[in-house]
Amino acid sequence: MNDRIVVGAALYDGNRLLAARRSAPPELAGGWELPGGKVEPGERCEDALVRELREELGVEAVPLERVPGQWPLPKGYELRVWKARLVSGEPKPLEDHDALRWLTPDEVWSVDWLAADVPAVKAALALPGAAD
Ligand SMILES: Nc1nc2c([nH]c(=O)n2[C@H]2C[C@H](O)[C@@H](COP(=O)(O)OP(=O)(O)OP(=O)(O)O)O2)c(=O)[nH]1
Repeated sequence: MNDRIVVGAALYDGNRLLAARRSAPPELAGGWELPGGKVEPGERCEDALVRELREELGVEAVPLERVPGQWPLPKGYELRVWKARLVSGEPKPLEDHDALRWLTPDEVWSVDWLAADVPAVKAALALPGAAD
């Protein structure tokens, strides 16, 4: 059972990492996160990631390796992150977000990441060849 797992994508375009600003719920609105969402019962994490990126951003992406670690979220959820590659489409904030930014390495810490995402983004950036 993939109970209470949220999957996030460290999606790169060259060396730029995609960050998405939440528009809801009110307590998270304005915070930046790795795009993704909740894994449904019986769903594989990687499949959930592909589905969420399609729904939220309108893009096709493929999960690559898992970023080591897992990070607690409110309400007993846990965040897991995969490095992912954009296959087609230009990301748009279709659902849950009101802004997207491709962050260069110099800009990564210029946005106000949600609390759980700070260690997750650090771990993603620490992967060897993070942006290859
Ligand atoms: N997707 C995502 N959610 C995150 C991150 N960091 C973080 O605190 N969260 C929180 C926000 C939400 O409370 C929860 C994910 O819910 P969601 O609203 O994105 O998931 P979903 O699209 O499946 O939502 P739902 O409408 O089915 O409930 O985890 C992150 O990096 N990515």
